[in-house]
Amino acid sequence: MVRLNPNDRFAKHPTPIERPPPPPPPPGVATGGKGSGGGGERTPRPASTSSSSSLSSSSSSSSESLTPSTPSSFEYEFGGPLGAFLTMVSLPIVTLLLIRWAARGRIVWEDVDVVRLLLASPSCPSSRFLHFLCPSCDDGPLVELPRCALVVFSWFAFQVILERVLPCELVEGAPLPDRHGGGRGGEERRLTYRINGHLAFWVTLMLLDVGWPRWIDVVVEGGAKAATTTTTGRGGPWPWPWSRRVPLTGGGRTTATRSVLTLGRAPLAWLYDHHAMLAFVTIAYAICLSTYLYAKSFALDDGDGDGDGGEGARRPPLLAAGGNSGNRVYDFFMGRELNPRSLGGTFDWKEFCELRPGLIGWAVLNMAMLAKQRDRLGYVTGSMVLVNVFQGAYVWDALYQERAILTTMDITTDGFGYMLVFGDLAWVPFTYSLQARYLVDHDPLLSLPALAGIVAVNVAGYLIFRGANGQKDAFRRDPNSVEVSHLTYLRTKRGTKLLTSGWWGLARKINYTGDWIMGLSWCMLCGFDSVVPYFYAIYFAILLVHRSVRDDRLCREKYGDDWDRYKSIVPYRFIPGII
Ligand SMILES: NC(=O)C1=CN([C@@H]2O[C@H](COP(=O)(O)OP(=O)(O)OC[C@H]3O[C@@H](n4cnc5c(N)ncnc54)[C@H](OP(=O)(O)O)[C@@H]3O)[C@@H](O)[C@H]2O)C=CC1
Ligand SMILES: CC(C)=CCC[C@@H](C)[C@H]1CC=C2C3=C(CC[C@@]21C)[C@@]1(C)CC[C@H](O)C(C)(C)[C@@H]1CC3
Repeated sequence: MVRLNPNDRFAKHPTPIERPPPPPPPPGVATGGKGSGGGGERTPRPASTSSSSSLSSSSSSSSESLTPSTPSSFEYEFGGPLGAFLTMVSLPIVTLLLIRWAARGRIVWEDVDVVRLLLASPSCPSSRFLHFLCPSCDDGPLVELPRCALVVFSWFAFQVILERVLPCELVEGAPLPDRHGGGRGGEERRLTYRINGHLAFWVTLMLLDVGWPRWIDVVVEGGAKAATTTTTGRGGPWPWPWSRRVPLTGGGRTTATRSVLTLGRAPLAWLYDHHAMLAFVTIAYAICLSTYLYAKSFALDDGDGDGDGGEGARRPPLLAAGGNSGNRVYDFFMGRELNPRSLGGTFDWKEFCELRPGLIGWAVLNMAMLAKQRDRLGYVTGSMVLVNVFQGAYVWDALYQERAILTTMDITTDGFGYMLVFGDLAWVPFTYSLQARYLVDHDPLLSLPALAGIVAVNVAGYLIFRGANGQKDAFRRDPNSVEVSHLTYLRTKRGTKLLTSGWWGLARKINYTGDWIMGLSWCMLCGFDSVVPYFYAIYFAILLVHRSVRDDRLCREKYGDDWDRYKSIVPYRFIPGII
């Protein structure tokens, strides 16, 4: 394991470019071996005067609001406590309904009635509701529910184990925003992250494709051995305790059998059969995790933002400015603690959840839909292959660029509350995989020219998305590098530069435009018979517009008048010359 300075040529861009290189890590701290993690170390630095003004420019991001005391005035987002409450209640329902409607291929309003049953008795769902979740479950929903709970738990635990044991790079994130509120003597501090998501992605795929364990009964007859088909009963090839062994018979007499553990392809189609029920239990876990994190945000640690409860004086943890209103519902939704951590401060809940279980889970669900379609039809359609390739590439890209996430709004600014926990763990895998779910039963069998056109749309979207994000990454890393040295920029009073040509000269959020175009191409693979697969394009447009407004506000706070100047140079937000 190596510790990377994000300023070096391999790192993406967690460190603003104008900072001096960090001091070398103290001996023994940098390696962070297995388990010891190193992810919780902080690197104290002298405060940078160039950025200090930006951290105290608004009431909602002031240093005071990073302490647990309730701020006197608070700027609510998302419609305040009522909006937060309604969003919390409605999003799980929308998730379950969307899965149901993708399975049916259209919106069926009567399904809303069944969801009312859940609201009537959320802690003990009725059997009618459980049937709604899993109409074709083999063993009845009351057996399948704990089974799904175990599968989701195992998936999460498996991803945690990979994060812990795989080799990683240790990369520092952006400076913590607590220099005045909680920092030690005005020092600038950063958290260290274990970056090994890309490896975890490939290990997971390998396991599912060739490394899935299952028992094969080998028949031993007259000294000869012959492998039979697996005989693990209705649990099928699942190596779980509920699998049943069935004695083999051959030629009228019972033969001796010996169980052998083999490796093969995971029975992914099982995920299709239990899609809604898996979503249901994931939502339940997301609620539990949000509750734990909310409670944890009141516990004292050493107040240095790494959540390790470590060596310093016992103080409240570093809180997110936007999740510290004093209203419990709102704060639960937004997330109080900025960087909740466990395992001695080495395990970062937010970074982990944002990229691992949900995002990789999305790719795996897509593969499950492909497997199911192959089982059903005996072949796989062009749309199904393309949706797997496009979305798989999107997930891969996110994990390959893992350290780029360290400077996103989610990591640097937002707390880790219900919104992100639910979004990361349940919303992303189960609603982003709806196109593949839809295609299993409602594939429009698009013509080759139609598929080629959609490939072109996806490639165009990807080139814009990757081009713009890559250009900004390269520029933030080293503005003199050959890739970006020809670009013009605006030097701000804060010290950082803003690109005014290349992709970023076309529109201020051109990366969002590319991302949305890609998303549209995924929906188009489902044809035009139903609006259900287009849910993603509609939702994503709303999310990106809202996010661009939030980022615009944050940049106005960071850059002041310079941001207005930048906006006059690059007047368009999404589409050059239009919006
Ligand atoms: N699939 C999904 O569900 C989602 C995908 N995304 C994707 O994630 C990606 C990252 O999104 P996000 O983090 O929101 O936003 P951006 O990548 O656009 O980052 C915004 C930040 O970039 C910097 N910046 C803005 N303009 C310039 C410029 N002209 N030159 C240099 N730096 C500039 C500013 O920070 P500073 O100056 O401090 O560096 C600003 O705060 C996007 O491509 C988005 O589409 C996002 C949300 C959900
Ligand atoms: C409706 C609801 C619950 C919204 C919560 C929002 C989250 C779903 C999204 C907020 C930011 C996200 C990002 C990604 C996924 C969706 C969420 C979690 C992301 C990981 C997707 C892949 C990209 O390449 C990305 C890494 C840039 C991106 C980061 C932001």
